[in-house]
Amino acid sequence: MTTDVRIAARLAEEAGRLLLSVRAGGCDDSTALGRLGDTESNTLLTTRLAESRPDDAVLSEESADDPRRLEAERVWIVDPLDGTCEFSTRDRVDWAVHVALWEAGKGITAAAVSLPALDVVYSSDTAVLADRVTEGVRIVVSQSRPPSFAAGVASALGAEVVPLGSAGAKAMAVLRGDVDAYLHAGGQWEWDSAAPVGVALAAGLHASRIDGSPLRYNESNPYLPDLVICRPELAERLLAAISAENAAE
Ligand SMILES: Nc1ncnc2c1ncn2[C@@H]1O[C@H](COP(=O)(O)O)[C@@H](OP(=O)(O)O)[C@H]1O
Ligand SMILES: [Mg+2]
Repeated sequence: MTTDVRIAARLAEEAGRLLLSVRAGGCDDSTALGRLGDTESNTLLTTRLAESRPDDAVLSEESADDPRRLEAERVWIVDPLDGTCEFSTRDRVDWAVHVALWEAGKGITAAAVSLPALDVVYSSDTAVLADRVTEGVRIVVSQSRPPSFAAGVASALGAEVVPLGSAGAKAMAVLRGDVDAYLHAGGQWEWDSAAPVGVALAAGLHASRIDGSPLRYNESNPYLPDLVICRPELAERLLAAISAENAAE
């Protein structure tokens, strides 16, 4: 395991533990609980990165965007709490911490996703694509904002649509073989997908924009509105079905 991956995994785990304690502390106001989780986890991640990688830039959902990252060779792209809504909902386990390293000319070179409520950390050096555990194709989508074409794509593939919170939780569900694909469109940011995509690609999954083009990170505008992560053998059929649905819409 490289030192960068080890740092990513350790920080994702440490922030996850902090979030579990914030959650256990209790708070009747779910919006305030989510905000506290976002802030505390972001402080931990940015402090630790400044200590262990002082020369690197950071792009975080919860920090002001520092334009110096556009000149940097190494940028950590972090989402301190992905699935804030689910984190704030009692007994939900579909929320995550994302830590990824982007390097100029290389893309995402180290990544970790922790699912603290499930006590698991996935990293780009150790993640392994599991065998499928279900019959038939299953496509996981956002519970609150599923793509408009999800039902049409599912119908074309004879697939089942499964709603779940958090981009990290959904991507790791594909890795675990619980589902076959994660489909998203209509809005998202680089921090939502950088670490999940880094882990997914390292494990041999397909990950791209919904038009099949590569996902690019550390762009001046970090808006990255759509993606598909799926088992490699499904990619061609899934991208063709998305394209057909979009043409028909
Ligand atoms: N239409 C949209 N516009 C912007 N962000 C979106 C979005 N749909 C989903 N996301 C973000 O993607 C992440 C996963 O969403 P979902 O659980 O709905 O699949 C969430 O990140 P955060 O929880 O970090 O804000 C959510 O805010
Ligand atoms: Mg997010």
